Amino acid sequence: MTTARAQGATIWLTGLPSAGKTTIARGLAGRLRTEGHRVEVLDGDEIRRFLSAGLGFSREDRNTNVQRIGLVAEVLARNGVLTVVPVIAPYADSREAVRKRHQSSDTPYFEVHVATPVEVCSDRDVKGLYARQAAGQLTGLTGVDDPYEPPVDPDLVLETQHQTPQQSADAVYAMLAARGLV
Ligand SMILES: Nc1ncnc2c1ncn2[C@@H]1O[C@H](COP(=O)(O)OS(=O)(=O)O)[C@@H](OP(=O)(O)O)[C@H]1O
Ligand SMILES: Nc1ncnc2c1ncn2[C@@H]1O[C@H](COP(=O)(O)OP(=O)(O)O)[C@@H](O)[C@H]1O
Repeated sequence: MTTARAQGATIWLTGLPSAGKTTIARGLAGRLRTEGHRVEVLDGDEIRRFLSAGLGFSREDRNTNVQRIGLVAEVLARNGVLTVVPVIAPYADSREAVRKRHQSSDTPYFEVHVATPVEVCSDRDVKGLYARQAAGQLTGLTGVDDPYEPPVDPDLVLETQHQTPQQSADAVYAMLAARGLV
């Protein structure tokens, strides 16, 4: 006898530091868990402590990081988990490879651009990175002195400077609902 399996998906939240990726991921995941879905959040900082330990922020290292996370996300999503990924993923070709990995196993994949302007991110500066860059203590900060290639055709764009965190998380939820995943 076969058992019906829940439909998984990967929801990748891409955007600048302090754009709101982590906050939205947590809000969305909380709601999904409350509703009984299987959910994982692949937190960028935690991944960098373990799975991607030793990697830095060069283009090559960021691509390696994103491909590793993409592999884990696809495995989880293919096995019925709603997998939320709040990771910058600044390079378009790298994100495209992750999308293709999902396509090849027919696993739903959503790219959400957390499109907060850099000025707003810099004001928020949750981890003090923008201040450190301005003070000359950090170089290669995404969106300031390192590239961020905005998605050309994302599944959803969030302008968080005009939204509460709950509204942003609800917009992602609505996208999943429209696709029959929740
Ligand atoms: N130079 C530089 N540029 C960007 N981000 C930096 C940098 N140095 C450290 N950090 C912190 O590391 C987090 C980014 O890690 P990610 O794994 O999401 O980035 S990436 O996709 O590999 O580019 C990122 O987390 P978030 O702020 O949550 O985006 C930063 O806190
Ligand atoms: N609509 C919104 N969505 C997400 N975060 C928001 C929003 N409006 C304000 N914020 C605030 O912006 C900050 C985003 O920080 P964080 O989620 O850690 O960003 P990131 O993970 O992209 O670096 C938080 O302090 C959050 O409360």
